[in-house]
Amino acid sequence: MRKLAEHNIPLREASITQVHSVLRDGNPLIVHTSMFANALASLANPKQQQQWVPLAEKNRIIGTYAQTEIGHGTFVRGLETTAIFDPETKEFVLHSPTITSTKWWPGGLGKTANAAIVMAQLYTQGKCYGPHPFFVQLRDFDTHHSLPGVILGEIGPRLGINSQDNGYLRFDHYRIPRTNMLMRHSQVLEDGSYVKPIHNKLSYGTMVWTRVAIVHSCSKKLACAVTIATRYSAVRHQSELVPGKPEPQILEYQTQQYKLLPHIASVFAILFSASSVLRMQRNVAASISKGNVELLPELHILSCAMKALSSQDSTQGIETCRLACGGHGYIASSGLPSLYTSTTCTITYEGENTVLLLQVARYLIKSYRAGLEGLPVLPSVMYLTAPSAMHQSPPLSNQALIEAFRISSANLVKETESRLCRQFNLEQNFHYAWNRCSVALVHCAELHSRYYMCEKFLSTVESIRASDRVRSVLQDLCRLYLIHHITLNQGHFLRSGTLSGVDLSTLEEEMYELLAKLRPQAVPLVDAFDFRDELLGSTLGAWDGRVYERLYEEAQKSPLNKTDVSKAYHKYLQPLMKSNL
Ligand SMILES: CCCCCCC/C=C/C(=O)SCCNC(=O)CCNC(=O)[C@H](O)C(C)(C)COP(=O)(O)OP(=O)(O)OC[C@H]1O[C@@H](n2cnc3c(N)ncnc32)[C@H](O)[C@@H]1OP(=O)(O)O
Ligand SMILES: Cc1cc2nc3c(=O)[nH]c(=O)nc-3n(C[C@H](O)[C@H](O)[C@H](O)COP(=O)(O)OP(=O)(O)OC[C@H]3O[C@@H](n4cnc5c(N)ncnc54)[C@H](O)[C@@H]3O)c2cc1C
Repeated sequence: MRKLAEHNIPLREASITQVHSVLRDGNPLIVHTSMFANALASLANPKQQQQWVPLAEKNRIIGTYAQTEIGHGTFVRGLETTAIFDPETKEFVLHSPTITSTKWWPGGLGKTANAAIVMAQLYTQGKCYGPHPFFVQLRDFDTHHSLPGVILGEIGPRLGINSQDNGYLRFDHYRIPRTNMLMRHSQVLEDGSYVKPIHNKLSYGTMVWTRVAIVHSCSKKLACAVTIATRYSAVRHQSELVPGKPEPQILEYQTQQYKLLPHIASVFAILFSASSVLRMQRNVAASISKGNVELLPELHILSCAMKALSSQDSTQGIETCRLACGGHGYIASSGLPSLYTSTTCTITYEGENTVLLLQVARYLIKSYRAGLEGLPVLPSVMYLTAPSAMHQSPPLSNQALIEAFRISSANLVKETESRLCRQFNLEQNFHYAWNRCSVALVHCAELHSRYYMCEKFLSTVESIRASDRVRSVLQDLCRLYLIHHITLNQGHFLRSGTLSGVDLSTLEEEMYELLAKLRPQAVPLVDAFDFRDELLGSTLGAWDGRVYERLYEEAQKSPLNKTDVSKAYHKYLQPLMKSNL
């Protein structure tokens, strides 16, 4: 019988809530196995990897990634924790000089991790070289007690993932060996001299890697939610579609199909984009190991774009799935509330979405201006400099819709760049002008990102090796996805002139037909995600469809149902009832 992680609970006997708390609500080792492991792999030199990786793999070292401080999360260059090199002792002295420099949020930092990759402002020979990563032991490897000069704790209950002991950390002039600075890309030598990296953002590499990982994670979480809501919608009968006729499955209602099918399509859209960005991430990592950082900007921007879009789409999709299940979607045993709370944080962490989208916008404007000057631009933004004529694709064909996205995105960048120039002429300060255009800039980044995701969906479906039947369903899902996002962004296409009002009405009509056509595929599609009941952890989405029996069985596990009269009656209710006699 498989055991539930380290809680040693036979899986089938575990309550759904216990399943969620370990598998979904936030595994306290997730940062150890993801960011901490990646930081050692990508930021430590080979000698350091030999020293720490085997211990981390055996869980002798349990690490976290301690970058965010209570005063700074987004602005990495504003971090206050200091690491000052002492040439006498050849050590770095870590210190938290202010309350705002307290490390705050890192997963597992409160009570689980005994080590961390700490991002701190590196000082040597009286000069600050900016944030750099350091391997820091926090707790005694045998007793797990915090080490002298290290102050640790847990930050308290959160919206979700409460099993992840997000913690806080302060240093009181805590000394670590010089060789604890992760030295793959930059070094401080014994004499205190600083050797700079071939690109000054390589120390941000673990953030980029994690953004790419989040994209894939979001597709899986959304897949769980659409599985639960779609299976439930096939079991739940409610109301009268035709007066006097038996209550239909709620999946028969067009509004229910509209709530679910576009998000089933979104699972594939996010997944295909995740695969594409992951390939790029691996290629760029290989190039960096050969000293070539040319494509690092492309990876940075694409990881920002896809992390922002996938976290937003999956969070919104999970909430729509929860709402589509009515009251039972609000009950913990449905699995949907914990899916929502453990996904909505992906919008914030690893780079708050607005900030990442502004990074994308910065790249779009810079590339557009480079194109105007005839300078080379990188592949993902080459379209900004291409002519904006619609090629001769059949009207409203998939290719025509992708071209409509491409031209509308290029148009919006061009229009926003003009607005930025006008604002600069008024303000005579680029940064003020940038801020006064930042809402429009975020819209540019969102449309560019959606164009990328749509294009990847279509190109993947067109090239995928699959049976005719599977290909046909994927083509319908892709078509639904393209039309759905065009209808959600109608203004952009009308403004760019790529689609008319009549075109949009025609596409809407086709979308409604696609909902009806895909209705019979809804349950087979989510069954194909093949989530075991134990991992789905849902009374509404279990394979056997025994929703009502499972809801009732799960309720019996509530501690409150161990007795007919609860202790609260004798302690609170009875005195209350008697007090009025
Ligand atoms: C599925 C796994 C789940 C694991 C659980 C995860 C739990 C959560 C963990 C965390 O949250 S860890 C902490 C995450 N924190 C962040 O992500 C912070 C976000 N902020 C930043 O990344 C940076 O502050 C910034 C927003 C990118 C700005 O950086 P900076 O101020 O240094 O640069 P700018 O002045 O804006 O730009 C200058 C220049 O540098 C380029 N650039 C910026 N970042 C990168 C990068 N990572 N790689 C490559 N290039 C980068 C930027 O594009 C500019 O280029 P130019 O325009 O000048 O050419
Ligand atoms: C569940 C969870 C787990 C986490 N795990 C970790 C971890 O393991 N390790 C770690 O180091 N950190 C972790 N974090 C912290 C996380 O990385 C930060 O919360 C995140 O980077 C956002 O930073 P912030 O909280 O300072 O928000 P802020 O940056 O203060 O954001 C607040 C608002 O300010 C806006 N804003 C900020 N800068 C700009 C700008 N330049 N332009 C326009 N608007 C701006 C934002 O858009 C947002 O609306 C975690 C956070 C959460 C919620």
